[in-house]
Amino acid sequence: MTGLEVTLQSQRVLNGIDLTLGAGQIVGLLGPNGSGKSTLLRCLAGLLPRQAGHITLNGTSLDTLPLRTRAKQLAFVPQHSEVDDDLSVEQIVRLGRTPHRQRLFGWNGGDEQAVEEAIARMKLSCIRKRAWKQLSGGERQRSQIARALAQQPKIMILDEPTNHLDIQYQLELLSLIATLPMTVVIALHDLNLAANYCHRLVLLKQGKVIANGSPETVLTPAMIEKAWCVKASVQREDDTWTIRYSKQ
Ligand SMILES: Nc1ncnc2c1ncn2[C@@H]1O[C@H](COP(=O)(O)OP(=O)(O)OP(=O)(O)O)[C@@H](O)[C@H]1O
Repeated sequence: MTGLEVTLQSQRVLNGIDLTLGAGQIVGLLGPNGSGKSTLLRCLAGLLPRQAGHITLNGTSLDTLPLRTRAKQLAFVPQHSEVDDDLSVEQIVRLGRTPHRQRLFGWNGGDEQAVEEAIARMKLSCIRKRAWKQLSGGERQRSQIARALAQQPKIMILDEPTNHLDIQYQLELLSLIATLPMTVVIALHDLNLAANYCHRLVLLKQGKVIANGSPETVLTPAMIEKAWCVKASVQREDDTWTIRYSKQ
């Protein structure tokens, strides 16, 4: 992604974004509210027009990729998903197979396996028949992540996927992501999760990248104060990061 610029309703929301995603890496996207994280992820998913800049996937421009090819490569889980209220969890997860299915061929064993694995991984078996309208916030989030897993993309784009998840599911999700054979770009507000699970962090402020690198180079007390105006201490012990904030 080079020279990305996005203006929404006359407001410049992203400015001069240059990013390269390393294959297989977990890249955490950080920044205060309104810094442009969701906008950047939606651009990367090809869902938002940009005023300038190029996004390429393995050397091919995102704009020239046929939609089906793009959908095989990229899965996006937005912050808020709109779903037909009557769809069941299982039906939502099955939607992830749409780009892989051929018009003349039915549902095959590979589709079934991908769906079953995704349901099992997100621990949805007990509620697989339940309708979207009957799900809690966390169950909805896990269903959408399972749909993205069933898609078996090369790049998974997750916009604050830990919203609504209790602490057990947050840790399980990040641990699961660490095992996935794909590139993951994930917007997070929890700096401890970001430091402990991401290979690389990109810090946005007012639509610009102000830091980009390993957790140790991005999550310094000085950088945390610059981005969020909060004083913090950062410790690393036995490969575990702990970030604590001072009371305001
Ligand atoms: N459709 C829109 N029209 C106009 N402005 C928008 C639109 N969508 C987002 N913005 C503005 O763009 C800026 C970036 O928004 P974005 O949602 O990308 O931030 P974010 O970093 O994801 O925030 P948060 O942490 O609160 O989710 C904000 O100032 C927001 O008000």
